Amino acid sequence: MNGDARKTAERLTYLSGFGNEHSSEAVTGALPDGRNSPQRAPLGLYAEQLSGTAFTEPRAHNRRSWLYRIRPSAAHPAFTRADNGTIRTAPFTETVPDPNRLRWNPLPPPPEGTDFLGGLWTLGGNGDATQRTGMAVHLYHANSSMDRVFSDADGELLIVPEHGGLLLHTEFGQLHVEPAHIALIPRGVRFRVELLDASARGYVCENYGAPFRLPDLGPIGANGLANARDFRAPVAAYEDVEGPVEGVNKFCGNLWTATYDHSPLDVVAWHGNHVPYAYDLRRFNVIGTISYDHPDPSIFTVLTSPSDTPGLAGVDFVVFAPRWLVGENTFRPPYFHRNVMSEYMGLVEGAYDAKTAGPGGFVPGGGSLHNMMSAHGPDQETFDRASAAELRPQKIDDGLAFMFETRWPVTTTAQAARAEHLQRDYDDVWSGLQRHFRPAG
Ligand SMILES: O=C(O)Cc1cc(O)ccc1O
Ligand SMILES: [Fe+2]
Repeated sequence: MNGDARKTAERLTYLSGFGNEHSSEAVTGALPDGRNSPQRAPLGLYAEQLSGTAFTEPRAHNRRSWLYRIRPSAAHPAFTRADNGTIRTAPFTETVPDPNRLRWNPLPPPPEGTDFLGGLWTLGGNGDATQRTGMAVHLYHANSSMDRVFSDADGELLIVPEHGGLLLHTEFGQLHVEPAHIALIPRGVRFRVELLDASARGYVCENYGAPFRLPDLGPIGANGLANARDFRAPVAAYEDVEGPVEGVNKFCGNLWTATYDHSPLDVVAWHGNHVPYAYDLRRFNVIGTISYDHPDPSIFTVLTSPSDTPGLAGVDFVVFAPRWLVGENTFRPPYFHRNVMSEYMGLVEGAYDAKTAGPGGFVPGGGSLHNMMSAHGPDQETFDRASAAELRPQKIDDGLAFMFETRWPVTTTAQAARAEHLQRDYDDVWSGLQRHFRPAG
C-alpha cells in the first residue's frame, strides 16, 4: 500500500470535458498570452508543440497541444534498442488468425519488481503500427511502480484497471484511476505509473488508428452515453528533477531507451486538446430498450476510433454497465450472433449477463476473443435461465464488462495461443444446448 501516493491521488483536481481546448499552468504566468510561441516563452520555459493528428486534418478532429517545459523534448541522447519483453505490436504474424472462440483466465502474477511496462503482455491485435491502422489488446500485471518514463509513438493507450489503483504521472499532470475507471493516454505522451496498492492488473487497448473520440449520438439527442463533462484532464504539474531518468519509447513495435539528464515530465504549463483523460465508467448514461428486444451493443459505446468508412470503427470501446432490463416478451441477455466485427471482452468486476460466473468461466481479469463470424452468445445455463425467467423489471448491478470491438480480426500472439491460462474447454459452454424444435408447434 502506497499511503502518500494515495493521499496525493485523492487530492487531485481536474479539468472537465473531452476534446476541449483545455489550458493549465502550474506556475502563474507560465502560459504565453495571445500566441503559442513568443520570441522568449514566459519564465524561461521552452515552447513545444505535440501533434496528435496531421496539421491538415479537419478542424473538428484536429488534435495538438502546446507544452511549456523546462527543457525541450529534443534534449536527449540517442535511443538504443531495449528488450521488448512480453510486448508485441502489429502486424501480428506469430500465429494464423483463429476462427475458434477463445477465453483466458487472468494473467498469473509476475516476478517481484515488475512495473507497468514490464508487466505489459500482448494478447494480440490487428493492422500495422507503421501504417497507423488497427489495434492491440494487452493485459498488465505489475507489483512495482515505474521509475522510468514511457511514451508510445505507435498509438494511444486506453487503460482499463481491473485490480489496484494507479497514479499516472504524465507530461500534462497527474491522473488517478481505480478499477471501473479508464485512463486514456494519447499517442506520444510521456508518463509513468505509480501503484497505489501492492499489485495492479488490467487491460490496455493500444489504438494505432485515429484518436478515440466520443461517438455521435444521432437520434439519442444532445446528451447521454459518456457525457463529455465527466472526462477529467489533469492540471499542469511538473517534475523539476536533474539527474538520470530512463526514457523508454515504443516505436514501430520495438522498445528503445535513452537516459535523460533530467525528468522529461517537466511541463510547467500547457494548452490544447491532445491531452490524457480519466473517466469513471459508472458515470456512463446507459440507454436501452423500454419496449422489447435486446439492442445491439453499439448503444453502449464509450469511445470510438473511426476508420475511413463512416460507421465502421477501427475499434470501439463498449461498456456493459449496471442497468435495468425491462424488455417485454424478450430474451434479455445478449442474443446468439455471428458478427462481422471482432470482439475482445474483459471483465472488471462481478459477472457478465451472457455467461455463468465462477472459476473456469468468464472471470474478472480474464478475457474472451470472438473473432469475426465466430458463432457465440449466451452459454447453455444462461439460455435456459433467461428463456424461462419471469420478465419483471430486473436490475443488472453485479458486474462491469467491456468490449474492444474492431473491424479487423484479432490475431493472437504466440504467448497468448500457448498460454497456460488459455481455457482449453471453452467450447463446452455451448455444447449442452438442446434441440427444442417442435414442427407441430
Ligand atoms: O458477445 C457479446 O457478449 C457482446 C455482445 C453483447 C450484446 O449485448 C450484443 C452483441 C454482442 O456481441
Ligand atoms: Fe458478441
